[in-house]
Amino acid sequence: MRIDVVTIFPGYLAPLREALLGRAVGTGLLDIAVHDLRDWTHDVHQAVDDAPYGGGPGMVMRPHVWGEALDDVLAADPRPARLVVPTPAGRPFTQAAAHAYAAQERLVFACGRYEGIDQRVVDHYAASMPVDEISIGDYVLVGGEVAVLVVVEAVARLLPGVLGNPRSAAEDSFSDGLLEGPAYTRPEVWRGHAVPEVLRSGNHGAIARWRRDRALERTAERRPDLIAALPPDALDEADRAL
Ligand SMILES: COc1ccc(Cn2ccc3ccc(-c4cc(N)[nH]n4)cc32)cc1
Repeated sequence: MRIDVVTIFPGYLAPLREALLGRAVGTGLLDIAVHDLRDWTHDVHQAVDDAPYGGGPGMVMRPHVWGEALDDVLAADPRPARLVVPTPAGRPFTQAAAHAYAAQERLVFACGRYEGIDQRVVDHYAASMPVDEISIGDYVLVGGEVAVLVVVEAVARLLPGVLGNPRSAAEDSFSDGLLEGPAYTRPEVWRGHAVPEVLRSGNHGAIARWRRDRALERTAERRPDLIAALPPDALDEADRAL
């Protein structure tokens, strides 16, 4: 998969070169290119923003710089691409979206700043390619770069060969619609807190049941919306007895 990121703060994307993602890039599983939007400005001030039409606070990113940048970035590789634009007003980015993105040959991320990017940029490219305006949560960031780090990590870990243990991605939180239950490792007792007995019993049936019960309890307590969204046949008799 090829990933391009266009931003006025390329340094914000440095973490993509670290650890798991850095290794994925190094081994050729992932090809990441970060581009400085100001490389496509022509004025001495390298201006990328201007006052909003209709008034209002802050500044809006000008369409012509983005158009020149995205035209060049898209033309640099023949693979079909999806343009992803983080915004507080976007559709929620979910694990399902991460799986859909992991199947893409190429993702191009447009990182806005200020009050966002002139809407005509999204409208223009949406006429010729898939464009997603996405939100990573109901809180307001200062720009799109952190959202891109979140999305790229969530997507890259799903790519074959990126995670050391492929079972992890298959058994994620949300993979069965529930939150992950509690996890434990050595020592058996830590500051007076013991590991639940069942996990040391060797009884795999009881362990699976205990883990499912804890996941159901945690989900019902913290994310009742996920319980309500489960398909009718998702909960068996034992689940309902909980
Ligand atoms: C109109 O209200 C605002 C509009 C933009 C901004 C700052 N900003 C500029 C570009 C950009 C891209 C993504 C995000 C973002 C995404 C999520 N989930 N939260 N915040 C924020 C962004 C603040 C407020």
